[in-house]
Order: sequence, then C-alpha cells, then structure tokens
Amino acid sequence: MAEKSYKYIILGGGVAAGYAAREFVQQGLQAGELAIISKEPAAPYERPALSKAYLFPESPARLPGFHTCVGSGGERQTPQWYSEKGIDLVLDTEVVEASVAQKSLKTASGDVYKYGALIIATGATFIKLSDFGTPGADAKGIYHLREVEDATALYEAIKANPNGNAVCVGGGYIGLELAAVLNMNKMKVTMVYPEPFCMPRLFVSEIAAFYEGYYKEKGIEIVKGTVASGFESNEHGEVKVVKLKDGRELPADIVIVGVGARPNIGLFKDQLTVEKGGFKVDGFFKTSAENVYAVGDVATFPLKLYNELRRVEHVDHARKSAIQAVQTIKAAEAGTSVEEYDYLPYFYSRAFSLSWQFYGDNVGDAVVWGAKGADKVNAKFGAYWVKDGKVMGAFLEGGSADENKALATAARNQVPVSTIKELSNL
Ligand SMILES: Cc1cc2nc3c(=O)[nH]c(=O)nc-3n(C[C@H](O)[C@H](O)[C@H](O)COP(=O)(O)OP(=O)(O)OC[C@H]3O[C@@H](n4cnc5c(N)ncnc54)[C@H](O)[C@@H]3O)c2cc1C
Ligand SMILES: NC(=O)c1ccc[n+]([C@@H]2O[C@H](COP(=O)([O-])OP(=O)(O)OC[C@H]3O[C@@H](n4cnc5c(N)ncnc54)[C@H](O)[C@@H]3O)[C@@H](O)[C@H]2O)c1
Ligand SMILES: O=C1O[C@H]([C@@H](O)CO)C(O)=C1O
Repeated sequence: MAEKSYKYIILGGGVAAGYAAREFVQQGLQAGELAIISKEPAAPYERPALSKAYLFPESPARLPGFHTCVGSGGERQTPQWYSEKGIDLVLDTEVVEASVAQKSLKTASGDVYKYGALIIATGATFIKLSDFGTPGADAKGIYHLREVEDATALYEAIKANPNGNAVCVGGGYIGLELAAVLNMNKMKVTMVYPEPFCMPRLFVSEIAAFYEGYYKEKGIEIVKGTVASGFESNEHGEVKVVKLKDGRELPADIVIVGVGARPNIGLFKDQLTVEKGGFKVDGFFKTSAENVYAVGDVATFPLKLYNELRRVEHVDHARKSAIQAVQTIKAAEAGTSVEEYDYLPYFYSRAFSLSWQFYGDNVGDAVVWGAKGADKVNAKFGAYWVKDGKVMGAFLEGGSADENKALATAARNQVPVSTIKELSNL
C-alpha cells in the first residue's frame, strides 16, 4: 500500500481529463507534477465515438485511433504521450474513498494519493432499468453504454446475432444513435419510448417527425407512449422478450437501454456543496472546498449567458470546462487571473448520414423551417427558438461549418427578431 503525492491530480480519465492534461502541458508542466487516476483501462478518449464509429459494420473506430484530443482537431494523446510529458496515468484504478480535509484519495487496492489541487472529472454512469425495479432487467443481452468496455461487449453481441432483433429502450441520444448503428449492422430494430416524440429534451414535434420518418424508412420500428415493463429470458438467462406496459411483447436478442445518466458524485457528496445533481462550482470551476475543482458532467456551473446554474452532459462543455479549470489554477500560480466561464451551450448528434447541431437555449417558441418534406438524402432544415423577440436557440440539420458558425453567433448574440418571417433571412 503505497502513498504518493502530486501537485495536481485529475480524478477520472474521460474527456475532461484528456483536455485538462493537454492544457496543463500547454501552460507548462514539470514531470511528476500531475497524475490522472481512472478506473478505465484506456487513456482518455473521445467518448462520442462509442455510440457511432465504434459500432460501424465496416472499419469500426478503435483505440488508439480516438484518444483525446482528436475530436476537436487536436493532438492524439496516446499513453506514450502521457509518459513523454511526465504525467502519471494511473489506469484500471478506482478511487473508493476521498477526503477533502486531508487532500487524499484512496484506491480500491488501498493506495493513497495526496494532492495539492484536485480536479474531479468523474463523469456520469448510465441509469439502469433495474434501478426502477423493472423485472428481468439484469438479463444477459441487455446493454448499456458508457465506457469502451461496454461498447466492445455490445459490438461482440451484434456480431453474434446477425439479422437478430434489437430493441432500443429510450428515445434520447443513446436510443437514436444506437438504433441507427444497429440498423446499419442489419439488425431488426425497434425503438420504445414513453414520450410522444423522440429527443423531447431538445426537439419539438416537427423536428422529431423528420427523424422518426427517416428512421422508419430505414426499417426501424418506433413504439411510442409506453415503456418496457419487464424482460423474459431463455434457460441460459439471455433476454428474448421485452414486455411493454401496454401489453405488447417484442422479440429481442439484444436490448440497449438509454434512459439517462447520473453524475458520479458519491465520493464527495457529503463534503462539497451539491446542486442540481452536481458539484456547485463558480465560473472558474472551483467547488466549495479550496483547491478542489469539478468539471464536465459533474459540475453545476453558472451559465452566465442565462444567469442560472446548469449542469451539462455534453462533450463540448467537458472540454471547455476542463481547460477553464486548468487555466484558473495556472493563472493563480502566476498571480494573474482568467475571465469567468461564459459558455454557449452546444450539442450535436450524428446518425446515418444525418448530422445536426444546436446552440443556445431551447426556450420560448420554436419556429421550424424546411422540416416538412425535407429531402431524406441531403436533408437540410432548422429551427430557431424565440423568446421576448430574441433568438435564444438555433438548430440546423445538414449545415456546413460556416452555417453552424452563423448559428452559434445568432444564439450567442440573441439576435432580435421583430417578425418571425425575418428568421428565414438570418
Ligand atoms: C456513448 C456516449 C456517446 C456520447 N456522444 C456524445 C456526442 O456525440 N456529443 C456530445 O456532446 N456528448 C456526447 N456524449 C456525452 C459526453 O461524452 C460526456 O458529456 C463527456 O464524456 C463528459 O466528460 P467527463 O470527463 O465529465 O466524463 P467522462 O468522459 O464520462 O469521464 C469520467 C471518467 O471518470 C472515471 N471515473 C469515475 N469514477 C471514478 C472513480 N471513483 N475512480 C476512478 N475513475 C473514475 C470514469 O471511468 C471515466 O474514465 C456521449 C456520451 C456517451 C456515454
Ligand atoms: N450526441 C450526444 O450528445 C450524446 C450521445 C450519446 C449519449 N450522450 C449522453 O449520454 C448520456 C445518456 O444518454 P441517454 O440517451 O441515455 O439519455 P437522454 O437523457 O438523452 O435520454 C433519456 C431517454 O430515456 C427515456 N426514458 C426515461 N425514463 C424512461 C423509463 N423509465 N423507461 C423508458 N424510457 C425512459 C426517454 O425517452 C428519454 O428521452 C446523457 O448524458 C447524454 O447527454 C450524449
Ligand atoms: O467529438 C467527437 O470525437 C469523436 C471522433 O471524432 C473522434 O475521432 C466523435 O465521434 C465525436 O463526435
């Protein structure tokens, strides 16, 4: 049982950790100053790839291909990169206890790590249907997706069930992205979700109708307005049937559950201020404890633009919050300061040949253009959310890089619109 001490420790080895490490290096880091402790076996990678190219039937993406920071056009930080920079990458290591008072972390094998400054970047974990007590939800063949090991297990299950039946439970990001890759793998896919249309936390019905129509044309069945109420397995404990609350039964060789995520705050929840499910931080990602920062999915931060505290579970914020925390740490050492975080929310998704981006806030009235009858091959349509005569949010399917930039500008500047008609000229 060793005890080690570092000037900086990043707890968690996901997206935020990779970008934080890069920022430390860019700001000037001495060998031996930084350790990253992660329960994953792999160096930080771009998690979005797991629900997309990792599961493609042809030439699937594999590590080391998508280590951070390639997702934003940066350098690919392989394990060798970390050793060259003198960063200790402590993989396959779960921290099971933490003390903010003693500035220490304890791992499952009993090692103790002391830090000068700590960045908590523990991300989130999928919610399971067994968390709600759904009978049979722990059967073999029921998959969740968060880490590369989950994606590998799912990939193998897809290969073992050619032309099999797949059911996606949940109509959010995982449901939509996974239904697409399972269909590309020639599985017979059914999606099930309780809401009247997919991606209800962002879409309005006209936007959803386009994607649902597109998925149906690809041969994906969509069952709305009900939930999975139980699962039946065969004598090997393998799932075979998804039972729905409305009485229907769906055959299944593979089930993907995507019913949301829960931030990993357990280690510190009694030691740091928690709000909206995450660690409450300021515009520099400082938590309620000195020298303890929280970034990415676990941070509840002041969203300056909307003057409210938010937690965001998307990769762009994971990257930028990590950079902001490291810049804050380094500025304090240099006796300077950085600007407060001023984030413009940015979400995106890709499935089949579709690709959408969203900037800002989906509040007020949604004005959708071009969605009805949009071409399925070169789909292009969008939406603006307007509140108090200003554009608050902007969505675009099939946009070019320049167009998406213009969208971001409109949402950032909250462009005033006196008539809805004006929107088509933005
Ligand atoms: C399959 C999938 C696809 C996604 N696709 C997109 C997308 O297309 N676009 C988008 O904007 N967002 C996407 N997201 C969301 C995005 O990936 C997350 O918001 C982002 O990864 C958050 O970064 P993070 O560093 O906070 O957490 P994570 O990347 O989840 O990293 C957390 C790390 O902490 C480790 N950890 C946790 N607890 C401990 C512990 N006690 N001890 C040691 N290590 C620990 C975990 O193992 C993990 O390595 C996707 C998420 C998933 C799961
Ligand atoms: N492109 C992206 O940004 C992207 C892609 C994949 C994953 N992610 C992230 O991964 C995490 C997990 O994604 P997700 O799709 O699971 O969450 P989500 O919040 O996007 O979707 C959850 C969906 O689950 C369904 N649901 C909720 N409770 C249910 C219940 N009891 N029974 C059946 N269905 C129920 C609803 O349809 C809801 O829309 C999130 O943090 C998400 O942001 C993001
Ligand atoms: O941001 C992303 O990073 C990965 C991939 O581009 C890395 O190669 C991916 O699929 C994203 O959406």
